[in-house]
Amino acid sequence: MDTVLSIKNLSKHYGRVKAVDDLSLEVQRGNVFGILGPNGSGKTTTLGTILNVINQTSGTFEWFGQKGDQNTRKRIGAILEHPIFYPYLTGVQNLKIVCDIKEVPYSRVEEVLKVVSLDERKDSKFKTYSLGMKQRLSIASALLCDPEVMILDEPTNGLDPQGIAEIRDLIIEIANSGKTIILASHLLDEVQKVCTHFCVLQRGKLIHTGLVEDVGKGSLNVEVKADVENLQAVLEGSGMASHIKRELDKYTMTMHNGYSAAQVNEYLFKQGITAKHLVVKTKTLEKQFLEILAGQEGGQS
Ligand SMILES: Nc1ncnc2c1ncn2[C@@H]1O[C@H](COP(=O)(O)OP(=O)(O)OP(=O)(O)O)[C@@H](O)[C@H]1O
Repeated sequence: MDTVLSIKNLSKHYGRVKAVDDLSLEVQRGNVFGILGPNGSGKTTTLGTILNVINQTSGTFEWFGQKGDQNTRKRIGAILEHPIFYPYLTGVQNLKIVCDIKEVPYSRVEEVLKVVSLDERKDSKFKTYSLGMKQRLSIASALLCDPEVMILDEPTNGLDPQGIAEIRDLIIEIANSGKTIILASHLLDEVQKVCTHFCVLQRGKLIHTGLVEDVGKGSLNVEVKADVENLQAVLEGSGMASHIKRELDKYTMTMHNGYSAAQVNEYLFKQGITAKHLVVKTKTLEKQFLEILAGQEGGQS
């Protein structure tokens, strides 16, 4: 595997606040890696640290197997906040200024404007752009250096549904062109739609990391209702569930790997019980995320 970013035991404290708390994670080349967490969980601080904008309290990180410095920084395109563009200049003019700063040939401007689908509005003044177009111009600006890695902090914040869809499609397109993407978001849906890998931060701590496609696996829920008094005990006796939750007369079994709703039905039948409700629920990332956070709350008490 080709590790692009390796973070080891990274911490950033602001007085008593542990904005980032002993964080270790790796991002491989080609990943679209989502850093998911509620507001204040340390996403922006993590990104600021790995971009050398914020000094860490302790811990280390490496880009491309090297200590992060000016040379590695050139291989990374980042949008942390809305970059400042000149309102009375056009998209092209603004990007040419960025070319001057980054020492990139002007020929790149037309190329990146095409990628972000702003070529038709390239000669309009920045102040006439919609929020979505402004964000796409930011992405174009970050693409000028043809970076290997793109870092995006809450890229769809404040956009309308169409703008959100356009930015998400663009991120996927950029990922398909071979770039590694690291994206911070508090939106589960966004991570699920765009990312291949993700981690969850809570109060600066890493509480989960994995593949987005694995999220549903091993987390089959089966809802059961039956007219039996001791249904909880009966279901526990099956050994098929890792957890059983009761809400009124409905029992939700979180199934161990390999067990199905049909097996629950068969088991109940053998116990002389007819289920009057047996429904399969696959867990979404959202539910899993909320459970992870709920579990973490419990674990810390
Ligand atoms: N410069 C600072 N001084 C003091 N505390 C800070 C500073 N920057 C961040 N924090 C605190 O560190 C914690 C993590 O903040 P951070 O902005 O990294 O979280 P986040 O997950 O990006 O949240 P958001 O999505 O709201 O920006 C928060 O409690 C925040 O108040």
